Formats: sequence, structure tokens, C-alpha cells
Amino acid sequence: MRITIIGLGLIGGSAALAWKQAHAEGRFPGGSLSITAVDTNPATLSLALERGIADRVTPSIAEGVLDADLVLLAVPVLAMGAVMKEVDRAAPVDAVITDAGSVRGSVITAVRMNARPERIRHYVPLHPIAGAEKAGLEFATPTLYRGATGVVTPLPESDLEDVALVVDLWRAAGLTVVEMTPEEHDRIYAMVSHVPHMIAFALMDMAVSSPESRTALAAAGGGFRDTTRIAAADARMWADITRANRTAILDGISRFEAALTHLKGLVAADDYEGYRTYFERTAEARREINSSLPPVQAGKSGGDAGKD
Ligand SMILES: NC(=O)C1=CN([C@@H]2O[C@H](COP(=O)(O)OP(=O)(O)OC[C@H]3O[C@@H](n4cnc5c(N)ncnc54)[C@H](O)[C@@H]3O)[C@@H](O)[C@H]2O)C=CC1
Ligand SMILES: O=C(O)C(=O)Cc1ccc(O)cc1
Repeated sequence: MRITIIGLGLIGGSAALAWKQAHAEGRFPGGSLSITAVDTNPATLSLALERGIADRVTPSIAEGVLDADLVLLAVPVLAMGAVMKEVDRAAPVDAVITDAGSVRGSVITAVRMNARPERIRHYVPLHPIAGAEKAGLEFATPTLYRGATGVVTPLPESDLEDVALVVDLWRAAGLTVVEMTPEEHDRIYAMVSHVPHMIAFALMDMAVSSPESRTALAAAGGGFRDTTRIAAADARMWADITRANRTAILDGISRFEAALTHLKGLVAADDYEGYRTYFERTAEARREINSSLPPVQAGKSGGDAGKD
């Protein structure tokens, strides 16, 4: 199988490494494997060749997708439409297209607007819920996806064989795949990923705005570090996600404000029983995440998308 990855950063590079490893271990579902990398950053392409992450590299999308069986779009979400336009012009008409973007609704719309209608049958969006606060190929690792969840959001037109192929490929990289509708995906990831990032950014802003910030940050313990780790994430990526999922993020921020206002009220009233009960409830909910339940089979569209 000839895979072309457009955007060989943390996500695209880790996918390449994971698939190469699966292939070396005889677990790659697509038979033979050859990876072509396309990236606008020449240093990334040099590194990809130097480390054997890709077999071929090119800055040209047209050249990179010419004979592709499958194309993975792993560029920032607001770049997906422009990239798809170039892919559409040059890729074989039956090439499977998938994208790893963090937002579904607006990315799917951008892909639809920039591809001929018959291509959409071969388009299978799948968002790996694995990453880090570090961007770029230098941080890519073959184990990034191991044990993580992936969310596939097939379109009404999606070819079922293509859906199964994309799911199998990501499973070989280590993901457990669940299925959601795009709307469900964007609401849920606003709540468990996008808004938590907004809160981490705001928490950092609060800390650095304090006159005592230097002393405070140097003296902060694990709790502050844990809750703000993701504030170090890539600014361009998060600006793109914010615009692309703005409505759901605004709704999530409002719900967070309501939760914080409720807690503030308990503290203001010094309602000891009230806030103790509140902490008990949230602690119990948080501990449940640790009890290693299988990934949530979200959505009425239903459950585990792949076949076992
Ligand atoms: N970083 C994370 O934790 C996660 C990110 N994602 C999504 O995956 C996608 C990629 O994110 P990362 O790999 O983290 O970013 P990254 O910044 O590490 O990599 C993006 C790569 O795309 C290249 N690029 C940008 N525009 C391009 C274009 N027009 N044509 C070709 N190459 C281009 C950049 O040079 C860079 O190498 C984004 O859509 C992001 O929302 C999904 C899951 C997790
Ligand atoms: O750094 C972390 O813990 C993350 O949560 C990474 C992440 C960022 C964006 C996504 O779309 C999915 C995962």
C-alpha cells in the first residue's frame, strides 16, 4: 500500500513510525508499505529521510499524491480545505482520503467544498485522541497512539470497505476506534479537550499576570504543573481549533463559567458541607477515569466502529 502523509508533524510523523513498526512486525493490514511525506517545511522533509520515517519526500502535494492508495491529511485544521483542493486535482479518483484533524464539522465541510463529489465516497475522517503539547516531527514516536482512542465519523456516502480499511490502519497504529457523528464529536471534544485547553491557557494567564508570578511559578507543585501542562501546546494549532469549533467551544466555556460560579457561591457562603460534598462528587468522577474502563462507546450512531 502506498500511503501519502500530508503534514509530517507530531501526528503524521507518529502515524508513519507506527505503521512502519507494524509492518516490520508483520501486523500491517495493507500488505506492502511505502510512505511518501509532503510538507511545506524543508527541514521536516530532510529529517524524515534522514531518520527513514518516509521512503519519499516532496514539498509538492500534486507530486506526492499521484500514485497514492491512501492519503492522510495531518495539517492544521484551517489548512485542510486548501490542501484537499490540491489533493483532489492530482490523486487517483479511488484513493482513500482520511484526516486526523481535531475538529469534524468544519473540516468535513472544507473537504466537501474542495473535492469533486465522487471523491467523498472515499473520504473517512478519523481523529486520533492522542497527542502532546509538543508540535513537530522531532517529537513523533511510534508509540503515540498505543492504548489511545480514535473517533471515526463516517459520512452518509462513505464506502464501508474504506471505513474498515482506515479503522484497521489506525488500529495497527495502536488506537481503539469508536464511532460518533461529527456533531457529537465536536460537542464532546469541546468539553473534554478544547475547553480544558482554554482553561489551561487562562490559568497560565492568571498566574503570569500576578506580581508574584516569578516566585509563584518556580515554587508551584505538581498540581499546578498537571493542570497547566497543555497550556504549552502549539499556538497556531489551537488558534485553528478555536476558530473551527468556535460555537461548541463558546457553549463549553459558558457551561464551565456556570460550574465555577456555582463553586464560587459555595465558597463565598463558606458552605463547608456544600463544597465538601462537591469535592467528593468530582473526586469520585475523576477516580473513575483511572479505573481503566474501556474507551467510551459514544453515541447513538454507535459503538465500536470496526470489526473484531
Ligand atoms: N498535536 C496533537 O495533540 C493532536 C493534533 N491533531 C490534529 O492533527 C493535525 C496535525 O497536528 P500536529 O501534527 O500536532 O501539528 P504539527 O505542527 O506537529 O504538524 C503539522 C505539519 O503540517 C505541516 N504543514 C502545515 N501546513 C501545511 C500545508 N499547507 N501543506 C503541507 N504541510 C503543511 C507543517 O510544516 C507541520 O510539519 C492538526 O489538524 C491537529 O488538529 C489531532 C490529534 C492530536
Ligand atoms: O496533550 C494532551 O494531553 C492532549 O489532550 C492532546 C490532544 C490535543 C488535540 C487533540 O485533538 C487530541 C489530543
